[in-house]
Amino acid sequence: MKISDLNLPAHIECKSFSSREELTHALVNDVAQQLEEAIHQHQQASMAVSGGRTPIQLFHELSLTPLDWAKVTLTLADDRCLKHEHPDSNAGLVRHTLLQNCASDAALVALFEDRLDLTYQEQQAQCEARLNQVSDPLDLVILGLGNDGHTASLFPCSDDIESAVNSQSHCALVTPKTAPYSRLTLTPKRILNARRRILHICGEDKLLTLQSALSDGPSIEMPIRFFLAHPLTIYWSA
Ligand SMILES: O=C(O)[C@H](O)[C@@H](O)[C@H](O)[C@H](O)COP(=O)(O)O
Repeated sequence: MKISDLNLPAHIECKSFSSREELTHALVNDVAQQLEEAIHQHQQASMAVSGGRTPIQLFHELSLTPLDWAKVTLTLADDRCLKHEHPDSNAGLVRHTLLQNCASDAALVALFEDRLDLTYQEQQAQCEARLNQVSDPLDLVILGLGNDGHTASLFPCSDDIESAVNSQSHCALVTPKTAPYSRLTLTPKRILNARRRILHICGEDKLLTLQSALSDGPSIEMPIRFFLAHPLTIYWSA
Protein backbone atom coordinates (compact mmCIF):
# COMPACT_ATOMS: atom_id res chain seq x y z
CA MET A 1 0.00 0.00 0.00
CA LYS A 2 1.12 3.56 -0.75
CA ILE A 3 -0.06 6.77 0.86
CA SER A 4 -1.25 7.91 -2.59
CA ASP A 5 -3.81 5.05 -2.43
CA LEU A 6 -5.57 6.87 0.41
CA ASN A 7 -8.36 9.23 -0.40
CA LEU A 8 -7.05 12.25 1.48
CA PRO A 9 -9.26 15.34 1.73
CA ALA A 10 -7.98 18.53 0.06
CA HIS A 11 -7.11 20.20 3.38
CA ILE A 12 -4.48 17.48 4.06
CA GLU A 13 -1.13 17.95 2.37
CA CYS A 14 0.84 14.76 1.93
CA LYS A 15 4.60 14.40 1.56
CA SER A 16 5.76 10.87 0.85
CA PHE A 17 9.38 9.62 0.81
CA SER A 18 11.08 6.42 -0.23
CA SER A 19 13.33 6.38 2.84
CA ARG A 20 13.23 7.65 6.42
CA GLU A 21 16.49 9.53 5.81
CA GLU A 22 14.92 11.51 2.95
CA LEU A 23 11.85 12.18 5.06
CA THR A 24 13.94 13.42 7.97
CA HIS A 25 15.97 15.70 5.74
CA ALA A 26 12.85 17.29 4.22
CA LEU A 27 11.10 17.59 7.58
CA VAL A 28 14.13 19.24 9.19
CA ASN A 29 14.14 21.84 6.40
CA ASP A 30 10.41 22.42 6.75
CA VAL A 31 10.57 22.79 10.55
CA ALA A 32 13.63 25.06 10.38
CA GLN A 33 11.93 27.27 7.79
CA GLN A 34 8.75 27.46 9.89
CA LEU A 35 10.72 28.42 13.02
CA GLU A 36 12.77 31.01 11.10
CA GLU A 37 9.64 32.59 9.67
CA ALA A 38 8.08 32.77 13.13
CA ILE A 39 11.23 34.40 14.55
CA HIS A 40 11.22 36.85 11.65
CA GLN A 41 7.54 37.71 12.20
CA HIS A 42 7.29 37.82 15.98
CA GLN A 43 10.87 37.57 17.29
CA GLN A 44 10.24 34.14 18.81
CA ALA A 45 9.04 30.69 17.84
CA SER A 46 7.23 27.90 19.65
CA MET A 47 6.87 24.24 18.79
CA ALA A 48 5.40 21.18 20.50
CA VAL A 49 6.95 17.84 19.60
CA SER A 50 5.86 14.28 20.29
CA GLY A 51 7.79 11.50 21.95
CA GLY A 52 7.95 7.86 20.98
CA ARG A 53 10.48 6.30 18.61
CA THR A 54 9.58 7.95 15.29
CA PRO A 55 11.04 11.46 15.95
CA ILE A 56 14.44 10.41 17.36
CA GLN A 57 16.33 10.88 14.07
CA LEU A 58 14.45 14.13 13.43
CA PHE A 59 15.47 15.47 16.85
CA HIS A 60 19.10 14.59 16.28
CA GLU A 61 19.23 16.27 12.85
CA LEU A 62 17.32 19.30 14.04
CA SER A 63 19.83 19.73 16.85
CA LEU A 64 22.54 20.08 14.19
CA THR A 65 20.64 22.78 12.30
CA PRO A 66 21.90 26.36 12.75
CA LEU A 67 19.03 28.60 13.83
CA ASP A 68 18.47 31.30 16.45
CA TRP A 69 17.53 28.57 18.93
CA ALA A 70 17.66 30.98 21.89
CA LYS A 71 14.42 32.43 20.50
CA VAL A 72 12.73 29.01 20.30
CA THR A 73 10.50 27.59 23.03
CA LEU A 74 9.86 23.88 22.81
CA THR A 75 7.19 21.96 24.59
CA LEU A 76 5.66 18.51 24.19
CA ALA A 77 2.45 17.27 22.66
CA ASP A 78 2.38 14.83 25.56
CA ASP A 79 4.54 13.25 28.22
CA ARG A 80 4.53 10.25 30.47
CA CYS A 81 4.30 11.01 34.21
CA LEU A 82 7.91 10.07 34.90
CA LYS A 83 11.07 11.67 36.20
CA HIS A 84 13.01 13.09 33.26
CA GLU A 85 15.92 10.70 33.79
CA HIS A 86 13.58 7.74 33.11
CA PRO A 87 14.31 6.27 29.64
CA ASP A 88 10.61 6.55 28.70
CA SER A 89 10.30 10.25 29.59
CA ASN A 90 9.58 12.38 26.52
CA ALA A 91 11.11 15.45 28.21
CA GLY A 92 14.25 13.38 28.83
CA LEU A 93 14.27 12.29 25.19
CA VAL A 94 13.99 15.89 23.97
CA ARG A 95 16.72 17.02 26.35
CA HIS A 96 19.11 14.28 25.27
CA THR A 97 18.48 14.36 21.51
CA LEU A 98 17.08 17.76 20.49
CA LEU A 99 18.42 20.20 23.09
CA GLN A 100 21.99 19.49 22.03
CA ASN A 101 24.56 20.95 19.63
CA CYS A 102 23.19 24.09 17.89
CA ALA A 103 19.84 23.72 19.69
CA SER A 104 21.21 23.68 23.23
CA ASP A 105 20.00 27.28 23.77
CA ALA A 106 16.34 26.48 23.09
CA ALA A 107 14.01 26.59 26.10
CA LEU A 108 12.04 23.48 27.04
CA VAL A 109 8.72 23.83 28.83
CA ALA A 110 8.11 20.32 30.15
CA LEU A 111 4.58 19.11 30.78
CA PHE A 112 5.49 16.85 33.70
CA GLU A 113 7.76 18.53 36.20
CA ASP A 114 10.88 16.57 37.13
CA ARG A 115 9.68 15.65 40.67
CA LEU A 116 7.55 12.95 42.19
CA ASP A 117 6.35 14.72 45.35
CA LEU A 118 3.32 16.25 43.63
CA THR A 119 0.09 14.40 42.86
CA TYR A 120 -0.74 14.02 39.19
CA GLN A 121 -3.55 16.55 39.69
CA GLU A 122 -1.05 19.05 41.12
CA GLN A 123 1.27 18.33 38.20
CA GLN A 124 -1.59 19.00 35.79
CA ALA A 125 -2.40 22.32 37.48
CA GLN A 126 1.25 23.38 37.29
CA CYS A 127 1.49 22.25 33.68
CA GLU A 128 -1.58 24.34 32.86
CA ALA A 129 0.08 27.38 34.47
CA ARG A 130 3.32 26.80 32.53
CA LEU A 131 1.47 26.39 29.23
CA ASN A 132 -0.29 29.68 29.91
CA GLN A 133 3.14 31.30 29.59
CA VAL A 134 3.88 29.65 26.23
CA SER A 135 2.71 31.60 23.22
CA ASP A 136 -0.76 30.51 22.10
CA PRO A 137 -1.06 29.80 19.17
CA LEU A 138 1.98 27.57 19.03
CA ASP A 139 3.75 28.01 15.69
CA LEU A 140 3.97 24.29 15.05
CA VAL A 141 2.87 20.98 16.57
CA ILE A 142 4.42 17.72 15.37
CA LEU A 143 2.18 14.76 16.12
CA GLY A 144 2.80 11.01 16.04
CA LEU A 145 0.28 8.22 15.59
CA GLY A 146 -0.34 5.05 17.55
CA ASN A 147 -1.96 2.05 15.95
CA ASP A 148 -5.07 2.43 18.12
CA GLY A 149 -5.60 5.87 16.54
CA HIS A 150 -4.16 7.83 19.48
CA THR A 151 -2.11 10.91 18.90
CA ALA A 152 -0.38 12.97 21.59
CA SER A 153 -1.68 10.99 24.62
CA LEU A 154 -5.31 11.06 23.55
CA PHE A 155 -5.80 7.32 24.06
CA PRO A 156 -9.23 5.99 23.03
CA CYS A 157 -8.97 3.24 25.68
CA SER A 158 -8.72 5.71 28.56
CA ASP A 159 -11.63 6.49 30.91
CA ASP A 160 -10.46 10.13 30.71
CA ILE A 161 -10.68 10.46 26.93
CA GLU A 162 -14.06 12.17 26.79
CA SER A 163 -13.13 14.86 29.29
CA ALA A 164 -9.69 15.29 27.65
CA VAL A 165 -11.06 15.87 24.15
CA ASN A 166 -13.78 18.23 25.40
CA SER A 167 -11.48 20.11 27.75
CA GLN A 168 -11.14 23.87 27.39
CA SER A 169 -7.78 23.70 29.21
CA HIS A 170 -4.33 23.50 27.64
CA CYS A 171 -3.53 20.05 29.05
CA ALA A 172 -5.28 16.98 30.39
CA LEU A 173 -4.34 14.00 32.53
CA VAL A 174 -4.96 10.69 30.78
CA THR A 175 -4.36 7.15 32.01
CA PRO A 176 -4.34 4.66 29.12
CA LYS A 177 -5.38 1.05 29.69
CA THR A 178 -3.29 -0.33 26.82
CA ALA A 179 -0.06 1.61 27.32
CA PRO A 180 2.11 2.21 30.37
CA TYR A 181 2.11 5.31 32.60
CA SER A 182 -0.35 8.10 33.20
CA ARG A 183 0.23 10.99 30.79
CA LEU A 184 -0.15 14.72 30.51
CA THR A 185 -1.27 15.67 27.03
CA LEU A 186 -2.06 18.86 25.16
CA THR A 187 -5.80 19.00 24.53
CA PRO A 188 -7.33 19.13 21.03
CA LYS A 189 -8.27 22.74 21.78
CA ARG A 190 -4.62 23.77 22.26
CA ILE A 191 -3.35 21.62 19.37
CA LEU A 192 -6.02 22.87 16.97
CA ASN A 193 -5.18 26.46 17.86
CA ALA A 194 -1.60 25.99 16.57
CA ARG A 195 -0.61 27.80 13.38
CA ARG A 196 0.38 24.51 11.78
CA ARG A 197 0.18 20.76 12.49
CA ILE A 198 2.42 18.06 11.03
CA LEU A 199 1.76 14.32 11.37
CA HIS A 200 5.04 12.38 11.22
CA ILE A 201 4.57 8.68 10.50
CA CYS A 202 6.75 5.85 9.21
CA GLY A 203 5.84 2.30 8.29
CA GLU A 204 3.04 0.38 6.62
CA ASP A 205 1.22 -0.20 9.92
CA LYS A 206 0.74 3.55 10.40
CA LEU A 207 -0.66 3.79 6.90
CA LEU A 208 -3.26 1.14 7.71
CA THR A 209 -4.15 3.03 10.90
CA LEU A 210 -4.46 6.23 8.89
CA GLN A 211 -6.67 4.47 6.35
CA SER A 212 -9.02 3.29 9.05
CA ALA A 213 -9.04 6.75 10.71
CA LEU A 214 -10.06 8.28 7.37
CA SER A 215 -13.16 6.08 7.25
CA ASP A 216 -16.34 7.31 8.94
CA GLY A 217 -16.52 6.85 12.68
CA PRO A 218 -16.56 8.73 15.97
CA SER A 219 -13.44 10.84 16.56
CA ILE A 220 -13.32 9.67 20.16
CA GLU A 221 -12.68 6.09 18.95
CA MET A 222 -9.63 7.21 16.94
CA PRO A 223 -8.60 10.64 18.29
CA ILE A 224 -6.31 11.36 15.30
CA ARG A 225 -9.63 12.11 13.54
CA PHE A 226 -9.88 15.40 15.46
CA PHE A 227 -6.83 16.55 13.49
CA LEU A 228 -7.60 14.87 10.16
CA ALA A 229 -10.66 17.11 10.00
CA HIS A 230 -8.45 20.24 9.97
CA PRO A 231 -5.49 21.44 7.87
CA LEU A 232 -2.59 19.06 8.37
CA THR A 233 0.67 18.12 6.63
CA ILE A 234 1.48 14.41 6.68
CA TYR A 235 5.10 13.26 6.31
CA TRP A 236 5.23 9.54 5.55
CA SER A 237 7.86 7.02 4.57
CA ALA A 238 7.84 3.22 4.55
O1 LIG B 1 4.71 9.70 24.15
C1 LIG B 1 4.05 9.14 23.32
O2 LIG B 1 3.75 7.95 23.43
C2 LIG B 1 3.61 9.89 22.13
O3 LIG B 1 3.87 11.19 21.96
C3 LIG B 1 2.69 9.20 21.20
O4 LIG B 1 1.58 9.92 20.78
C4 LIG B 1 3.49 8.71 20.00
O5 LIG B 1 3.68 9.75 19.08
C5 LIG B 1 2.81 7.54 19.34
O6 LIG B 1 2.56 6.55 20.30
C6 LIG B 1 3.68 6.94 18.25
O7 LIG B 1 4.84 6.40 18.85
P1 LIG B 1 6.03 5.81 17.99
O8 LIG B 1 6.65 6.95 17.28
O9 LIG B 1 6.94 5.22 19.02
O10 LIG B 1 5.43 4.80 17.09
